[in-house]
Amino acid sequence: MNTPLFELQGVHRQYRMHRGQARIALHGIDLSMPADRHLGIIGESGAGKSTLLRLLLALETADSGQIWFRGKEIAPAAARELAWFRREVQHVAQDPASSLNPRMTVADIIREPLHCLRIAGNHAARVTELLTAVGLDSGAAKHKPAAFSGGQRQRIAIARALAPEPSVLIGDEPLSSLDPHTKVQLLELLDELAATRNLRLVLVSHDLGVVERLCDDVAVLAEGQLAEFGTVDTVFRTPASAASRQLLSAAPRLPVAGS
Ligand SMILES: Nc1ncnc2c1ncn2[C@@H]1O[C@H](COP(=O)(O)OP(=O)(O)OP(=O)(O)O)[C@@H](O)[C@H]1O
Repeated sequence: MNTPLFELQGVHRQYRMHRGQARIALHGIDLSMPADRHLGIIGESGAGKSTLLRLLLALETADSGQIWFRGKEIAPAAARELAWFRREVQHVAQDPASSLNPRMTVADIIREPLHCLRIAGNHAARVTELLTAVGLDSGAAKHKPAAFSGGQRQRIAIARALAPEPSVLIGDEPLSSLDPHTKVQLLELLDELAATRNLRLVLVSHDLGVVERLCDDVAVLAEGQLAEFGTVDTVFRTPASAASRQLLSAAPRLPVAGS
């Protein structure tokens, strides 16, 4: 059997609140994500989705349990020790207005991970190639984020994430700040990039249409636990958990291209 993309065993994460109280964000998560499939993560607000993504990105440590990426255990560590992982797994945040530094040019933004990860090569050529890949003119390189629309800024954020040639793109609601028309365009772009660059997507989305269109499997979180995991087809058509049924009945599916 193929080594899973991510594998989690007994992952527990809690946050300290005032007066020593603890808030449990994730409780005993066991999950094995097949290496060749795109994963959607859904759940009600507060279910633990963003916490799970921060753990998958090795930005936080689980209080107990273990996480492996392609068979290698990951945990936050010195930047140098995690450089291999940062090259492989990149992140696209929800809101490019806050994730892109307004003082940097687009070229510097896209080059930043190449510098941080000490990736050699012709960075200027790479910036041009990436801008073209995300549907922007190469002239965008010299401008700052304020010169662009929300959809264009999210394209810049995707170009930055692609710079180290990752094999996995992790997105926390990467399309939710966009209007419906732009959302469909970016959804198609992600679909195309995943296919042409052999990328696996791991996406948190409240929009089940996005998960239906882009993902093969879906993990349903409820109150910090894994309520259900299965193919999108099975979970969306015949949900086995109360949490899945509730999400599916509460969320009208947005019309998305190809669905
Ligand atoms: N840094 C933090 N400090 C304290 N509590 C936190 C922190 N991050 C998350 N939590 C709590 O952990 C639980 C899970 O939060 P998380 O943000 O992972 O949920 P979510 O499913 O992503 O929610 P949403 O859809 O609203 O973004 C919530 O009760 C939240 O209040």
